Amino acid sequence: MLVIGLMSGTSVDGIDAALVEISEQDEQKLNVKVVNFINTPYSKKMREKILECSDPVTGSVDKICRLNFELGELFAQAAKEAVELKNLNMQDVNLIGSHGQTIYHYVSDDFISTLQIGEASVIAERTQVTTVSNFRARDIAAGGQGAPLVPYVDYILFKSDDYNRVMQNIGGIGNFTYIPKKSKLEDIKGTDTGPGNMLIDGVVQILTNGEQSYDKDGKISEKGKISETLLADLMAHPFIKKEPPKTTGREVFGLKYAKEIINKGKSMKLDDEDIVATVTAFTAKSIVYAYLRFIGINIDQVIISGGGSYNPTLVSMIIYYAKKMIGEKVTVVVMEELGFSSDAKEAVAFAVLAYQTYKGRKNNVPQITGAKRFVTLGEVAPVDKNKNVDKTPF
Ligand SMILES: Nc1ncnc2c1ncn2[C@@H]1O[C@H](COP(=O)(O)OP(=O)(O)OP(=O)(O)O)[C@@H](O)[C@H]1O
Ligand SMILES: CC(=O)N[C@H]1[C@@H]2OC[C@@H](O2)[C@@H](O)[C@@H]1O[C@H](C)C(=O)O
Repeated sequence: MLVIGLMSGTSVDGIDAALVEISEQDEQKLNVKVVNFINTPYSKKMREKILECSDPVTGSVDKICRLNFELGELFAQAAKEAVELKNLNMQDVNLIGSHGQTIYHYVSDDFISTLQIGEASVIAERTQVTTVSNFRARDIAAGGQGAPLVPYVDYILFKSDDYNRVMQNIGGIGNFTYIPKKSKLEDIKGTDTGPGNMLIDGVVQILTNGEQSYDKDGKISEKGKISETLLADLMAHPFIKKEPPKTTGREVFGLKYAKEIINKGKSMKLDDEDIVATVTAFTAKSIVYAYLRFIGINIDQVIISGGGSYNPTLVSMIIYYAKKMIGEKVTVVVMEELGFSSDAKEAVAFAVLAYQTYKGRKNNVPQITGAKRFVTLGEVAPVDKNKNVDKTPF
């Protein structure tokens, strides 16, 4: 069955669309072949609009209301391009899974809510393909934090008989899935680890007055020297100390925190490169620290995906901390080394989650999100056509 996964992450850099062919042996043994993957960057104006709507000070109901429909159009466009560039027809596609754009993720001790926008009805109408969206809400309704959701897919795609694996995604936020060898779904662990690229992007953006939006190929951090004093201060952040289930986002590691770090760095007379290097080290160390605390040292392999895998300074710092804190035996590789695109993983994941929803299966991982039970995630914008839907439960 042909499924499209659509993802736009917390980095707000653009829309990822993956066209995948899914077949199955059983519920937990899926064969997933990536037919096409495209990334459509947001225009500068669209990125600004999304960031404006994500900030309680600058966002407003009218702007968010409009943006929900505008993003629906952009997601539909991305889905169409992923199909047309392969000379296929939208009619050949059975299903779309759309994560949407996270605008706000609110987690406090007494209330949890989250908002992903990009109207699924618009996607279904423009593409004439049944579209599953709003995956996180059901997990929250069942007592969870609605994230991370990719661990379910990591388990299905990357479980191994031979290795205790950590699947580490480094998008705007970092998050891992730990899959012990020969494990059951109930045995896996996972959590958000803290900042992924978000803080690096934030400090680079501020220090270059908006000329650069990220530390391309880690060139800035490569030149800097890590301040151990500032690093220790950053590692004392309350999110890093917290026990899982825990999730985070731009609300905690956004531009406001990046500005605070720069001010601290400047007061310590650090150069710009040193500040970027220290924030990169914070990202790497908080990731490995989460393994040590929440998994222990029984790890053979760490497989890195997401945009952070393209930052060699960040990856080499993760290797350094992993060897030091977990042990010399651990190998750290980037996803591409397994023949799988680092960029495509999350979009593929939402295609797989939508597929399982379409089959009426439960697809959250309660011990990771904190939900009280297994549930079927998502809401469906159905398309009334018989030509390509085999026994749809909707
Ligand atoms: N060549 C590169 N050098 C350094 N960093 C890079 C490079 N390419 C991508 N990145 C980083 O990756 C980020 C985008 O990552 P990705 O697309 O995985 O995030 P996302 O999907 O928005 O996040 P999330 O997983 O949090 O939802 C960019 O903002 C940038 O910081
Ligand atoms: C609320 C939200 O959008 N959370 C994202 C974010 O980006 C990474 C991390 O924080 C993860 O928890 C989640 O996304 C991935 C796709 C997930 O649910 O697994």
